[in-house]
Amino acid sequence: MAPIIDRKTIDLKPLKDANVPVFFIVGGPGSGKGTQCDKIVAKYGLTHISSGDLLRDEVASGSPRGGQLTAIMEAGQLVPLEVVLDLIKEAMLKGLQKGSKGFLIDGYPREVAQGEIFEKEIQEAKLVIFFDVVEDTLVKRLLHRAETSGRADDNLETITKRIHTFVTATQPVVDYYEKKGKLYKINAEGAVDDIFKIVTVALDKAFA
Ligand SMILES: Nc1ncnc2c1ncn2[C@@H]1O[C@H](COP(=O)(O)OP(=O)(O)O)[C@@H](O)[C@H]1O
Ligand SMILES: Nc1ncnc2c1ncn2[C@H]1C[C@H](O)[C@@H](COP(=O)(O)OP(=O)(O)O)O1
Ligand SMILES: [Mg+2]
Repeated sequence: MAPIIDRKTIDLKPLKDANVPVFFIVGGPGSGKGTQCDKIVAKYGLTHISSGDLLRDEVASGSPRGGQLTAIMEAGQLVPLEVVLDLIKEAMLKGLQKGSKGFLIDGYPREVAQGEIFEKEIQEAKLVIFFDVVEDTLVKRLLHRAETSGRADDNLETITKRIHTFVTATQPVVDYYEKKGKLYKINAEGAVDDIFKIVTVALDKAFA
């Protein structure tokens, strides 16, 4: 079997030189990260990079690595950090070539080590936006999304595992950035547009 970690040398100089703002978007599965990112893109023109979408594209490509990723994602676990980071670097470089003014990194970091390596190898995040939603709401939203998403991980068994992964691996990310004074925590139980209003307060301040 081909190794899952097949690292390429990626020249990050253009990214470092551009030094455009990076926002990490975190929250449990179903917390509304993708929904809010779409609205942010429409209003602020930032480039949306979803780690989950990048991984699903890799799976859809039919590569040997994609096959290994499917098994990990269907088990609700995190894929190896290097795989995600390389995909994100490539997507950021592509975005920059298209004139990106900044990046929304959605679904990353999902563990503290991911945040540390990103900030060491690429650049520091300007702000970390955290969508806070209780587990019951996450499950309800994801079961609803399952009706149309076609996602292999939108089923009750995998949802339960993903929430467990969030609590054990990603909640420490939230605490880590809170201690650094970089966290913007939003209660994301309400209506999409009401949540977005709060998002705009954070982003307007970041760009002021
Ligand atoms: N504020 C909200 N209220 C109700 N449903 C929402 C809200 N935000 C998102 N959803 C729905 O919940 C599901 C998960 O949202 P999504 O944006 O895909 O979350 P994530 O990317 O964090 O997993 C989707 O079906 C979406 O339409
Ligand atoms: N940063 C990351 N590190 C490791 N695995 C990741 C990852 N981002 C996504 N994955 C894997 C594990 C996730 O359960 C799966 C789906 O991610 P996602 O699309 O971001 O989910 P959601 O938007 O529902 O929160 O992909
Ligand atoms: Mg998403």
